[in-house]
Amino acid sequence: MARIGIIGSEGAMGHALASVIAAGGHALSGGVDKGGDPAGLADESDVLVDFSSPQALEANLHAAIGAGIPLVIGTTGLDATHHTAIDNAARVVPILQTGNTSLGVTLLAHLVREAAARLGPDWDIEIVEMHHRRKVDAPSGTALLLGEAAAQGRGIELAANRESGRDGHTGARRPGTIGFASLRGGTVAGEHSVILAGEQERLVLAHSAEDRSIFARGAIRAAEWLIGKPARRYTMEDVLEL
Ligand SMILES: NC(=O)C1=CN([C@@H]2O[C@H](COP(=O)(O)OP(=O)(O)OC[C@H]3O[C@@H](n4cnc5c(N)ncnc54)[C@H](OP(=O)(O)O)[C@@H]3O)[C@@H](O)[C@H]2O)C=CC1
Ligand SMILES: O=C(O)C1=N[C@H](C(=O)O)C[C@H](O)C1
Repeated sequence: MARIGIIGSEGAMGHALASVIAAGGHALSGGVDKGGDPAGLADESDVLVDFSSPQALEANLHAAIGAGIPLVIGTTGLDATHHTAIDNAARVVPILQTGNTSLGVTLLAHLVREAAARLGPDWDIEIVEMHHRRKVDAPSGTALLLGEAAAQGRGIELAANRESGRDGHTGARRPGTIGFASLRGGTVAGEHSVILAGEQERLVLAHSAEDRSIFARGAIRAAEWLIGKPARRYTMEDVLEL
């Protein structure tokens, strides 16, 4: 039975993870939050699962490397420096990082990549997301993941072709860009729509999270899958063999 350690254990996702671990017959090795000791937790665990804050990333990577165990990173709001640190750590231990651990969004990303590739650059792509009022990062990790999938389908770099937060006299839409709009309010677990807008027609691919247990189930499935894998950076598409 795998011993799973949670980083961000007292948060909303930490509680959802603990429920899935208990229901699935896994072993919870413990949890840490701000000011906690991830290295100590890693020594007691077979795998770490992080849903906390980007500020925790460096210590979490050190902890996983120190104990020689895999790490699942669900925390969002990561920047380019964080991603470089993950790439470097993934040369030493297996790491799975994703903005969304759900089955539905993983398949959605696959479909978005395909749609963007087949429809071509004349179709404008806009991604709209809505989350609960507590969420601190925007666009959501999922929106960025879907934007990356669309960019891959088109064969372009998202960083150079992304637009978000339109306000005021913005001018006409820049051709070929991928747009992001973020809404916040209430208790919404996660709503994402990818709108592909062409001449006189629109294709909308969407996902609704009804409860954050879907993220917890996906994260625990990923954690189990990661144990024993060679050091590399993995995605949920690897876990689900898409
Ligand atoms: N990839 C996915 O599928 C999903 C990703 N997420 C992401 O997971 C993260 C957490 O979400 P959620 O649970 O809703 O957030 P919460 O704010 O409810 O919980 C965050 C937890 O992390 C802890 N924390 C904060 N800073 C640190 C730190 N430096 N070291 C260790 N623990 C820390 C907090 O502790 P304290 O209160 O002491 O600060 C808190 O217990 C977010 O980035 C969110 O976007 C969420 C759902 C799905
Ligand atoms: O903060 C959340 O709640 C969520 N965060 C992730 C994101 O940024 O996309 C995943 C999910 O949508 C819920």
